[in-house]
Amino acid sequence: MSADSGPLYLGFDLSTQQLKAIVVNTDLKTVAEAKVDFDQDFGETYGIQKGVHVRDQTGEVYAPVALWLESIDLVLERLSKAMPVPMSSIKGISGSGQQHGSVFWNERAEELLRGLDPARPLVEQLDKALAHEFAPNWQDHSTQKELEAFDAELGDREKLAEVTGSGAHHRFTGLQIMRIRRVLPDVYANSKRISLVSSWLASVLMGAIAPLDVSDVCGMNLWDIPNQTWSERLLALSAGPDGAADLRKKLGEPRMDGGGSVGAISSYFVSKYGFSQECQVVSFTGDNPATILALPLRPLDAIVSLGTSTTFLMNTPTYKPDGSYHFFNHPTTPGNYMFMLCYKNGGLAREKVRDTLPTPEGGATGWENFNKAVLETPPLDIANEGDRAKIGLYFYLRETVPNIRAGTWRFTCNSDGSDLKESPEGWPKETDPRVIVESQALSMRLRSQKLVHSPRDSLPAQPRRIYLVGGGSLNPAITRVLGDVLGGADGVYKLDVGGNACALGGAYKALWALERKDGETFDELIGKRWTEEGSIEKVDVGYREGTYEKYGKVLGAFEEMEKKLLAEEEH
Ligand SMILES: Nc1ncnc2c1ncn2[C@@H]1O[C@H](COP(=O)(O)OP(=O)(O)O)[C@@H](O)[C@H]1O
Ligand SMILES: O=C(CO)[C@@H](O)[C@H](O)COP(=O)(O)O
Repeated sequence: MSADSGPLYLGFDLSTQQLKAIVVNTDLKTVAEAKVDFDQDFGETYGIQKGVHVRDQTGEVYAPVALWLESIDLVLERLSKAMPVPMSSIKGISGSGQQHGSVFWNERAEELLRGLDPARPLVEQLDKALAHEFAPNWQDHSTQKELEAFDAELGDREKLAEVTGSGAHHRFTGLQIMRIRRVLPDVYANSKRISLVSSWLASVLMGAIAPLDVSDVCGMNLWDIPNQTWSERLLALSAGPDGAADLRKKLGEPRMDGGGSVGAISSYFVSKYGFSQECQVVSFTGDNPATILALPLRPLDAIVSLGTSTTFLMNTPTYKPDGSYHFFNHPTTPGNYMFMLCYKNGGLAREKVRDTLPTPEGGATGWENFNKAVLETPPLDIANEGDRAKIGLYFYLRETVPNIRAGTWRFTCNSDGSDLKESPEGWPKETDPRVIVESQALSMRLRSQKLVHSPRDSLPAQPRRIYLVGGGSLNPAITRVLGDVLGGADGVYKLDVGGNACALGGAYKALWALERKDGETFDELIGKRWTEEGSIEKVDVGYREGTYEKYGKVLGAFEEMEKKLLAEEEH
């Protein structure tokens, strides 16, 4: 089928730094793409940096909702110019949003959404629909008090993880709502509805409040996963003893079927951009759940998303919650779960290390010196027998995995992991690039150990394939180190859409929702049409005998380093 015949599907991704859109045909081939970069396109207007405002005194991180409204109009204007065929060929839309963020709608929201006037931009109309002009961002860490209350509510952190799939995390929406109620009681009282970023974007596109999604709802510490219902106790904690029913109304009941239409597109977009009136909006999910929909992900395969955050994702039928990681409902497959590790100190922490080196002259990406340093440093910086291994933590923000304050720590140990010592005097700055990437990967390996087993023969336990997505996946030096540390018996692959995987997963979700036969699962439908050629590229062999084992020997020391720093937190 040519790119321009047959129905098309549009996927959005409203992430931290960008709003991206991608259109695919029924053969899963990309037909058009467009994006808005918040800093480049609107940085001056909104005074944001990397898509957000940061208030250091309180730990608040938040984004102006008006910026996103302007971005929706702009990305659609750009997309309509990039499309080889009329926008009316788009049959369905889905997509994703950065997880945990919330938008507070006021009592006029429903009426304003219903009556959008195509002659005026969205921002002029929907800024009046908000009870709060800002959306808390996932990097926010202003909720320590709420975090302690959530961890204690059901007994302890592990109990909370059993019920909600995660221990309490600063960014989780239940805690954020609880804090808004404490510090901005009027905002909470004036909020008629509360959306997650994903359902907020779906709401604007539908011209009506969209339900929360089956997977994204698990990022709130409010959803009882074993019973698939709101936890009344946790709602009451967030909303106050008499407020549970009211909060439940504000949030609404989530849509449990990830594959149905939630409504047709609003006439605003029909008149302004030429969408068909029949075009359906399918529930939007979180950006990480959408990422696992960007390809048919088999058990024992892992995805590492190298966006602003770094996330490690697996698709699993087993629910094994633990306070240090996350389980979410799978966005399309009932009974399956998404396992996730999420690090705040991902892309931006690597950028900070990169920026300590001289700016490369005439480099195409700006990462050339960083990459040279990574590749010229041997694993763990052990060049000769007897050299000590170097490991470290580079947190420019308070981290959650584990919950350690901002700072940089450099440690060394023997190559067998013994004799761990802090190295306050550090090492040459050219050594940091390899150590930061290795240490980020060691943390993922440490925490995903229980989910992997030997893929075949007598190979050590490790993922089968590792897929890389997000901006950092474009970097060959980072890719190499991830293969060294995490293995991957069948190799490390990069998705051709690179930074656009979540939007692509959204487009595939829309396609599946509107084309599936009765009972046909997402993996069945997408698996039949997906081809490796044109979708992924092998970028590293993955498992290297000898090297993988070297990193295995220092995993214990890595854990010990974290424990030492965690113990300091408690004093
Ligand atoms: N060539 C590169 N090498 C390493 N990192 C890169 C490269 N290109 C982009 N990045 C990183 O990708 C990040 C943005 O990734 P992206 O997936 O678009 O993020 P998000 O979805 O969070 O907005 C940037 O913060 C940057 O650190
Ligand atoms: O908080 C999380 C997941 O728990 C983040 O992964 C956000 O979902 C934002 O992702 P990016 O903007 O980095 O894509």
